[in-house]
Amino acid sequence: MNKKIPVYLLSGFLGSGKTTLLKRLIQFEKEEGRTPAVLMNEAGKVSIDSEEMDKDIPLAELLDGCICCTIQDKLESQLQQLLFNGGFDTLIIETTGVAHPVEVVDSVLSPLFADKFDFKGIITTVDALQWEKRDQLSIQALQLLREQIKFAGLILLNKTDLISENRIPYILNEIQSISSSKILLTQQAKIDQETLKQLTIKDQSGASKVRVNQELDLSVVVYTFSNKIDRAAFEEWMRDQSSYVYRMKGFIPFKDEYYPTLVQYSYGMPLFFEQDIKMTPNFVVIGENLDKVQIENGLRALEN
Ligand SMILES: Nc1nc2c(ncn2[C@@H]2O[C@H](COP(=O)(O)OP(=O)(O)OP(=O)(O)O)[C@@H](O)[C@H]2O)c(=O)[nH]1
Repeated sequence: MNKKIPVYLLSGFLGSGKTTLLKRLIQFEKEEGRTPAVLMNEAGKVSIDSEEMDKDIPLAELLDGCICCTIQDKLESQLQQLLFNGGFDTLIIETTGVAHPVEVVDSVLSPLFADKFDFKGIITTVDALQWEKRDQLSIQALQLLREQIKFAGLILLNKTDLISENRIPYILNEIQSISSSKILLTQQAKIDQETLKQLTIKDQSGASKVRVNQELDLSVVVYTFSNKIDRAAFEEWMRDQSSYVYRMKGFIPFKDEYYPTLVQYSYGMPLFFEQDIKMTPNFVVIGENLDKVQIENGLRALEN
């Protein structure tokens, strides 16, 4: 009989560290001589994270939507396709930061895959700084954040470098009131393989099924730059964005750089990473109640 393929599901709000964790899990798998496959989806038509992935791992992507609602059928067919192509020992699914993890679990546990997949559980990353500022989120976004914690079999309280140490016991208390699962304090989603083995599966009943674009009025703007832009003007534009912009990421063609620079922004914190290969200059902005036209015009103005 064929051995079932272990499946890990990575959940967590926008920008909380899922991709950072994904890269670690891929590393673990490789160290054990196993080949991981990755299924990623992004709330936008272009994928920024997958461009950063190694080219030698099987990768399936679901773009333009969220695994949890609009394209659940597509998720099942992607899973079937991955199985058909084969060549991997473990599957890691990274959901979008606005996916309800339980809905994704439903697909993985579908009878279609009962003899193929061994579901290991959900790992949720929580951005410690965002948790502290969670009163700035809409009620729906906050509910989703809580559910991502509630159904996790392992919780990483990540980005602890961004908060004061004496706040940690309070935050742990707050999270423990939502979930009894193990909570790890992490920076850059640093965990070890042993901890991963403690991952458990939580009872999935009672999920509220907050759905993107139904209760959560989330919008995504994807912009492709045609010209190089001034870095200072771009930084100023970023600072001017409303607090309802949760996440921005993409490759920005700055005038002072040869190749587009990777920009990662979550909750008021921009980070810049110079690249040594040319990436397509796509930029994704995710938030609630965004004025898409204004954002596009603002970005276009930077090109002139
Ligand atoms: N300061 C700090 N930054 C971190 C930490 N972990 C991750 N980051 C950074 O936070 C940003 C977002 O991390 P990602 O791993 O891309 O987050 P994500 O959850 O995959 O984001 P989405 O896919 O947009 O939902 C990146 O720039 C990371 O380098 C941490 O512990 N501390």
